[in-house]
Parts: sequence; C-alpha cells; structure tokens
Amino acid sequence: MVDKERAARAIRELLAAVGENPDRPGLQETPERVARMYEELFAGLERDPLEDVKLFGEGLPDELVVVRDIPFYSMCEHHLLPFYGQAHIAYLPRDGRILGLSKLARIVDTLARKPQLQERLTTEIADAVERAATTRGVAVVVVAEHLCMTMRGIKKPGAKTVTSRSIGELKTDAALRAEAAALLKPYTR
Ligand SMILES: Nc1nc2c(ncn2[C@@H]2O[C@H](COP(=O)(O)OP(=O)(O)OP(=O)(O)O)[C@@H](O)[C@H]2O)c(=O)[nH]1
Ligand SMILES: [Zn+2]
Repeated sequence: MVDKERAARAIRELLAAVGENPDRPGLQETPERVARMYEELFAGLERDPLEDVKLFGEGLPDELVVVRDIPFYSMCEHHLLPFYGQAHIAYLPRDGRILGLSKLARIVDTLARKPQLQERLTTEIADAVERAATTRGVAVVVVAEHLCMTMRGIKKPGAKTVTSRSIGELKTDAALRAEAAALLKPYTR
C-alpha cells in the first residue's frame, strides 16, 4: 500500500532539493498528484498476479497458444524512469486446460507495475503463467525501450532490449522450442 502522505512529503522535499519552490502556484498540488500517480504505477506491489485467473478444461489437444504484442509500462528500479514495450507469451497447455486470454495480459500488467528490471519482469511473467495453468511449458519474450537509456545517460533513443525466458518443455524439447521461437520471432524486433 503506497503511503500517499509520506510519498507527497518526499516529493515536496525532492522539489526543494532540486532547487524548486514547492510553494509556487504551479507546484502546490504536485506532491499529492505524484503520490496518487505512484499508487497507480506501483499497484502491482500489492496485487497477486494470479488473482482472477481462469482456466477452461475444453479437452482440446495441447497445442501452442501465443498472445503477442501485449503493451506494458514499467519503471526501472535503478532510475525510476519508465521502460515500456511489448510482452509476447507462448505456452503449451497441459491436459487441455487453457487460460483465459485476457488473464495473460493481466499478469503482465500486475508484474510491470512496480520498480522492476526487464529481466525479472520476463522471468516473473513466465513463472506466473506456469503457476496459473500448470502448463507443459512457457516462453516469454519482452522487447522494451528504457527512458534511462534514451533521455539521459548514454542517450540512445531507439535502442531496444530483448529478454526471454523459457521453462518446461519449451526449454527442454528442441522441436517445441523451435516452434515457439518461430511463432514469436516475427513480432520481436
Ligand atoms: N539489466 C538491466 N539493466 C537496467 C535495467 N534498467 C536500467 N538498467 C541499467 O542499470 C544500470 C545502472 O547503472 P549505474 O552505473 O549504477 O547508473 P548510472 O551511472 O546512471 O548509469 P548510466 O545509465 O550508464 O549513466 C544502467 O546500465 C542502466 O542501463 C534493466 O531492466 N535491466
Ligand atoms: Zn534505469
């Protein structure tokens, strides 16, 4: 739970520290506003990524399911600047149990909304999908741009970071791994 009063006090202090006057008209409401914003951006800190997850036992064959181009916005934990892009998820159901498709995007949202690293986000998404569905395998690719690399520091706008995590049969079975890679590849540039 974000302590909004404490966050607002900190933002006020930060404004003073950078040489601003937190009492000038344009900034008077900023600390409370930013505190509310953090409550939204960090809502994933107190949410279970698997709440609401629904499984359907349709008795269908276990074939790969891919949900691609799931947009997300997260905050890099080193600079508290946004990194954002798309997550692509492939999973192989077990015993015909399939996940509600929107739940995959909900998992991404929850895990993105906290101070994060792209690599950890990628791994946490794969683990959550695996736990949600007890799948035979999961492969996740995340492609993102980090504002801490574009608007400051090394300043390389357009540089994209691609991270991946495979577990279960999508890691160990060469044929399945290749099939998942082929389905994900066109979308991960
Ligand atoms: N592996 C990884 N690194 C990240 C992520 N987000 C930001 N970083 C990096 O975290 C590093 C922090 O490096 P530091 O040297 O402590 O910070 P800095 O002096 O601001 O570094 P520069 O960005 O190079 O100016 C930088 O290289 C960032 O690019 C991420 O999601 N994953
Ligand atoms: Zn950063």
